[in-house]
Amino acid sequence: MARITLDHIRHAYGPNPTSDKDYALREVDHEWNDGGAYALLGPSGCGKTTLLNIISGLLQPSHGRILFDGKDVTNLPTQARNIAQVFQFPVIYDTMTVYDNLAFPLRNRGVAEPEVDRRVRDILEMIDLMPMARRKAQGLTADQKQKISLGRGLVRNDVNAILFDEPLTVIDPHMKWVLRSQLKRLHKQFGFTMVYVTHDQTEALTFADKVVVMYEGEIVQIGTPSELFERPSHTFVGYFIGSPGMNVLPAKLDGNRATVGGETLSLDYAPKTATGAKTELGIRPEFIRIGREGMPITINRVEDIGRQKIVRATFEGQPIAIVVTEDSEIPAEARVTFDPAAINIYANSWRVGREG
Ligand SMILES: Nc1ncnc2c1ncn2[C@@H]1O[C@H](COP(=O)(O)OP(=O)(O)OP(=O)(O)O)[C@@H](O)[C@H]1O
Repeated sequence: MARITLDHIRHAYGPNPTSDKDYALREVDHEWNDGGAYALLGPSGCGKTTLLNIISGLLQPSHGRILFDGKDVTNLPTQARNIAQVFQFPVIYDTMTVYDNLAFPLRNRGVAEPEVDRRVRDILEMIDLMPMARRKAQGLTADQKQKISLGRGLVRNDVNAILFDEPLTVIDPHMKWVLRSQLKRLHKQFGFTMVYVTHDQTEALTFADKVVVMYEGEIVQIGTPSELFERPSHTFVGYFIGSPGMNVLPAKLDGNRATVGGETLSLDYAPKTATGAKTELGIRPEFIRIGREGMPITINRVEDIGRQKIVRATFEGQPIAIVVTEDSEIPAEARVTFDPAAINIYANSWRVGREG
């Protein structure tokens, strides 16, 4: 397995790019650890597949270099990069048996038959297809075929990285959960470097130890699930992670005070922002207390979502969401307080840290 260095990578599909808008990837400059499980998460069109294809060698970046364990592989084709890939739709040989499909990548590299057998059996157990081992892949369901594709991605233990491009799209919801957990377990056991593309936050948060959030061709944050939840680096991460997402309210700042509409709140630090920056206050719905004390709100709607309720309200002319437990009392003249430790301040959409 390898450490992956993305050295100032930019990519434009068209010729002669002039501005940032012409780039599908604007600037990616990061180092991903050997053995890390990374999920690339972001909305459609943000550049996830472009970045994955640059790592796999299907695409040459317009600028920058890509290195595996310090070795420049930018000009190497996919076959020479020694990676395994699992795509959205099954890529298998219909006329081969399930067993032979899984054995193929190993036999192709001259692995001895007893070792092939040991590894194929391990994978068959994992993907739960042992009873089908001797059947032709033809005639299996889309679900089962995709499990074979996953198995083929995992069967070799000598690859630099395993790349997954939305591999669970065709898998039914229950099986999705099972396969995701198995992937996570395998990762712990074997320490593969894994890069997993998805636009589904649950999938990213359960699979990865580091989630790479992309937005408009940029990586806006790489963090653990709790870092993304507690300290979103960019307002987009705040909106995108969490359900409902973070409340982002226009705020005027003065030392350690923030004013939203006519209400002034005390912060537990004094954010430093450049003059003229667009400043906003971010607070997750889970960290707003509702009761008879604090700042007045107007409640518009209460949604029951099982163990919790989402209160949709208006605060100083802005829509906000508040998450409370199902047994919480919501007074008619409701008021709110924000937990100061959970407030994030943003200048031009980027978080202004306590350290800054
Ligand atoms: N072959 C191509 N030629 C021109 N533009 C492209 C090409 N492939 C992608 N793009 C553009 O590059 C941008 C990034 O696309 P990309 O497919 O990497 O996004 P994505 O995050 O993977 O989206 P999705 O989740 O829909 O697959 C988009 O604006 C897309 O329209």
